[in-house]
Amino acid sequence: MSLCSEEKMFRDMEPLLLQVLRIGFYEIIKLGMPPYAVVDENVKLAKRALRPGAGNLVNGILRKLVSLKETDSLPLPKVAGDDRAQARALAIIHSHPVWMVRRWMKFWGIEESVRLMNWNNSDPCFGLRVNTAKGYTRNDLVNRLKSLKVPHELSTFLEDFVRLQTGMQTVIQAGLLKEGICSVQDESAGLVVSVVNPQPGDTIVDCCAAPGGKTLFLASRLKSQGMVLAIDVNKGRLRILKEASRSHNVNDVVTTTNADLRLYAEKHNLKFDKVLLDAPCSGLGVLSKRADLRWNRRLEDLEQLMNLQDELFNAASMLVKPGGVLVYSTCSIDPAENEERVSAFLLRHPEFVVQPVHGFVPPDCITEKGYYFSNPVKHHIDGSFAARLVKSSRSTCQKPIP
Ligand SMILES: C[S@@+](CC[C@H](N)C(=O)[O-])C[C@H]1O[C@@H](n2cnc3c(N)ncnc32)[C@H](O)[C@@H]1O
Repeated sequence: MSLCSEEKMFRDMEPLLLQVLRIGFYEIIKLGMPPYAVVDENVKLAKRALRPGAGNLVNGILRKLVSLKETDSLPLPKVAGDDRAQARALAIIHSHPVWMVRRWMKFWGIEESVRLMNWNNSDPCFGLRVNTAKGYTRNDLVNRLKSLKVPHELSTFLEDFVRLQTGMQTVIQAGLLKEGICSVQDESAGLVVSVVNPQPGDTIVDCCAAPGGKTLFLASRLKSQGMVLAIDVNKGRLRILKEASRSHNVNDVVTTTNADLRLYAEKHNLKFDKVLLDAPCSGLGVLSKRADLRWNRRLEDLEQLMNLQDELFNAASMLVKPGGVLVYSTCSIDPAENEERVSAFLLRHPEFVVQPVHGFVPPDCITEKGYYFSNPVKHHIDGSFAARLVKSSRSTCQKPIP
């Protein structure tokens, strides 16, 4: 027994009707809500949103679904056949695009890919970073969370962070973010800042800075000594960064510039101690927080992003002083945007060498080549990547930073 006589019926269905059915399916299959109440509600919804006939159709299809569930005969696809067929079945079962599943199966095999998809489909964890630049300590934040009865865990990776499984709405409503006590920041992003390892007195450029999560953390580590130049091509997002740097009390060390990094690096002969390029990427490491993203990304996007990443990498390298540090990072787990971009860069720029990130991040997050990599399945934080490169001190420096 299937759900309707013709498979193509769903393909041709008007979007609003399909949406009502999706809600009903989700409530019955995933949320396990009382089935006949769900049928009733969604029939009413279809009648009101569309017309009486639509209600009858919803009634028929959802009732069939309920009976298939009750007799344990839901038509789940079988994971069998060649790679493509297996990927197609897994993509349906775990609700991911086929191209992503195929890619992950190629890199990590079926079991790891399924674990990753389960992670992406689970409720997201959130990280909070206490704002030390405003004089708060993690204990202050923990005490506020306790008084709000928000369950939390101390981060074992970073001393300024706590992890929340639930309760974000309570934190927002209580005004902890507005008061500037803390920011929402995943530990994976915090660890990228640890790879940069900002020290008071450093001159730093954050090349793709907006909306500024990493800029603010970098700046707070400078303890009012040194500077962070935050560059971004997006004016609106940069404005958010500027306001946040004020409310987080780090505007004494943060300067913003609205520019395309490629043009900026060509035009300005400035050199910095540390350069962070947090490159625009597919975001494949943060799918648990961005439910829409998997459906908006296409395989073709990767090619375009890789070209942009290479161009920005070249531009960022021009801003590093001799002996200075260049950190390339993404919130992607895809090797093509990570290790492969670094290898290609090193071929173009022999004046840079990899400095393994031992001592900067926990040993568990360090790859064989000495890069930082957080794996959502293993570390229970977002997926991200960073490589720390050092420029030869014999490289010519045309103009020092003022
Ligand atoms: C991954 S996001 C950066 C996130 C940021 N580092 C943070 O921690 O909040 C990438 C940023 O790159 C910026 N960007 C894209 N192309 C750029 C370019 N050519 N020059 C400068 N910024 C660019 C985008 O506007 C976007 O804000």
